[in-house]
Amino acid sequence: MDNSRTKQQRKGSLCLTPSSMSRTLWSSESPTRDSQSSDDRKGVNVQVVLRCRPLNEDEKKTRTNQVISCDELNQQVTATPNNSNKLMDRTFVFDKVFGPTSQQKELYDDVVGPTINEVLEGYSWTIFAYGQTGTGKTYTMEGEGRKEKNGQFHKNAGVIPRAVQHIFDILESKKADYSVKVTFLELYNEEITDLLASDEKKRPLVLMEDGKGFVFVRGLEEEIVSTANEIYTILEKGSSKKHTAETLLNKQSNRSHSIFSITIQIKESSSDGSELIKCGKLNLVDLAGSENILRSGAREIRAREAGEINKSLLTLGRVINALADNSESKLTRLLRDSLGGKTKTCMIATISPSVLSLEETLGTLDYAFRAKSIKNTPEANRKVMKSALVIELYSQIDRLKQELHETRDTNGVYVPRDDYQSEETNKKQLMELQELYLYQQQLTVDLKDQLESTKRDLNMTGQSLLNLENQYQRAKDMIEEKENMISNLLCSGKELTETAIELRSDLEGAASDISTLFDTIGLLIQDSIQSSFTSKAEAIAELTKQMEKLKGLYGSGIKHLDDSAEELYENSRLTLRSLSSELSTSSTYIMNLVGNTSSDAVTISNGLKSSLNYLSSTIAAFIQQEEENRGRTYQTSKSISESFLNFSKNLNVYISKLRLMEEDSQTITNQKLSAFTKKFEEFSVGEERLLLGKIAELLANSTSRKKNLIQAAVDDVLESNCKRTNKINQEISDMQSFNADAEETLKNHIEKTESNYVANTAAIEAGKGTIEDGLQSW
Ligand SMILES: Nc1ncnc2c1ncn2[C@@H]1O[C@H](COP(=O)(O)OP(=O)(O)OP(=O)(O)O)[C@@H](O)[C@H]1O
Repeated sequence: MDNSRTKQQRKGSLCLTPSSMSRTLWSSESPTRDSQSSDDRKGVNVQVVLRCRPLNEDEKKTRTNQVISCDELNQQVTATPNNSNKLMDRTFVFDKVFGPTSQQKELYDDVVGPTINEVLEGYSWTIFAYGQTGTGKTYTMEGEGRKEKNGQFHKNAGVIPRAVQHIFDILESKKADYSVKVTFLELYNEEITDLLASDEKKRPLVLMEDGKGFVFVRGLEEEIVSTANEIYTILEKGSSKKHTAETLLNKQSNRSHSIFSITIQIKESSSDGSELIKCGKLNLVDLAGSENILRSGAREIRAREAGEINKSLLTLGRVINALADNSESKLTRLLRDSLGGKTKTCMIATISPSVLSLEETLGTLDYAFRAKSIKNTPEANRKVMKSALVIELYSQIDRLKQELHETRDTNGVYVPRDDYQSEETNKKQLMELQELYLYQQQLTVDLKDQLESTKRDLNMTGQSLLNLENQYQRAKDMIEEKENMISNLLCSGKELTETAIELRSDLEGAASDISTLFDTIGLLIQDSIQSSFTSKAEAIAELTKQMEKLKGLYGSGIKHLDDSAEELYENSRLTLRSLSSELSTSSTYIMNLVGNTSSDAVTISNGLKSSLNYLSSTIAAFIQQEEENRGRTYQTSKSISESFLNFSKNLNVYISKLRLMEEDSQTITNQKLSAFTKKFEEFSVGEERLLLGKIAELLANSTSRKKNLIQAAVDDVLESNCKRTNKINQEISDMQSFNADAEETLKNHIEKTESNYVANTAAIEAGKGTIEDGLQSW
């Protein structure tokens, strides 16, 4: 075929006009024998690929936890529902796994690229994306971004544009005679619409089945694509018509399923000279989100949509499970051939790594994992050119007839009666011919199919019988093995229970021993602390008593001193008074004597006068000195009294400080003891539980831990006691040294007073002596 021709020329040259019927008829052709490999005849499993998207911006902002880890090397995906319990992890193995950092190109090259060659060989491939809303189904299938100016794909371009480009690249390099057609349909609320039809032609399409169970959409427009670049326009045109809505999980969420199909017909000459048409097809399906209604935030109409989506997915799920129940949903019917039919199928399951989507993710993983076991028996569509041409001819007639009916019905075009009648006769004849041909063809095909299917059934029955026998044998072996295991387990379980009971009673005994030990230790500690407190309180009381005694002693000493000073003063006063009276008596006597001896009177009087003057000055000096001594004694006594009062005050402060310290230390000790008791109780409860749940080895560890704890507590109490005792000793020694200082000062004062007293007495004695001398000299 010449690819430079226009679309219309293309339509005409091969008679491969866009028609839904044509696909049905193509499909009804049986494949040529050599086109099917033995693997294909045995059946190939649906390939399941898992893709996990990265966290989106919102999830990154809210620091959402990731619970999915992808092992691309081993093709495993692990869901970790609970970080603390690894036993809850669930691991799934798939044909391929693509983690959050995977690129669009990688996925295409690994998964879709290899299918293109098979499509060009005449096989049908269906690739569908399945997963919760917002997990990247549309991103994977259609992608984002337009093609770059240099012809390169945008890095976010998805499977569809890459597949079309790939197909054209191969066809161009082979210089093949080909035609590429695409259809794009949407299934919304169980209603099929053509996403490529113009708005005026837009109406719900009917899903039909031909006599052999092949499904086709009547009236679906096929767009002929001559260059890969056209695909962007087609995609944009179709995508813009899709039913989308904003949900909590995706701003532009597809509420519908969409199927983008590419049909490639390649004309080839076979070895016997006849011409062959290879007709391959690639269906790219983007399913609606599989999430539940409430999570997606869907309300009212959205809820109804979600119900419909789930109905489709539910029935699809049933197909996957039972490969039956194929009449309920249009989606199921559309995909029937892809799930257990003649089409090769690949499922791309998309998931989110977020903890918030965990439930849906696990659902998707389960569903995808189950899909792995579905088997297809692919067949290539290769037809002999002649029959192909005839079929196309009939399909064209069919299309023309349909168009004619539609034109008459809708636009009312006038056709002359004769023309109409002859057209009708022609049509009738053609119909008859067509029916005859189809009937014969049908017969042959049916017979061939029957033969093939009987052979297949026979093979399969034989195989299933063998499998069943093997399974039976395996099941028997397994049952025996399990019975042995169970009896072994029962025996060891019994032994374990006995050991556990023994251990438990041991542990209980040990626990009660430990608690008795702790009680005893607690009592001992309390007793020792109590007795130490009592002895200290007694010591303090004794100390206080002694201090009081000392105080009394010092008081009486001072009083005694004061009394002696007073007595001294009184004695001095009395001495002076007697001295004065003696003096006045002497004076009188002298005056009398003077009167008698008048002659000597003047001389004696003068001598006496001078003696008297001397005596009175001596007495005055003595009195002054005595007064000074008395003042000094008074000052000394006063300072002694003051310092003793200060000492007494300080002593009282020290005593009250000591009392406070004792009380504080008692409170701290009490608090420590109660904290220790509480801690110990909590620890014991926890430990007891732990110990009861574990075995004897743990008991030994626990006991040693408890011993250490007790030791630490005892050490702690002893240490704090020791510290307190040291402190008290320090205070007592400070007090003793202060007391010694005070004693020293007092001693000095007494000595000083004594020396003063001695000096005073000596001075008095000297004064007395002088007076006596004076008197004697008289
Ligand atoms: N693998 C990925 N790498 C980067 N971004 C991704 C990936 N998968 C999805 N996204 C982003 O996540 C958002 C949602 O993706 P998308 O619309 O394809 O989800 P969906 O599964 O089709 O949702 P719905 O079912 O609601 O239509 C988009 O903004 C898309 O760009």
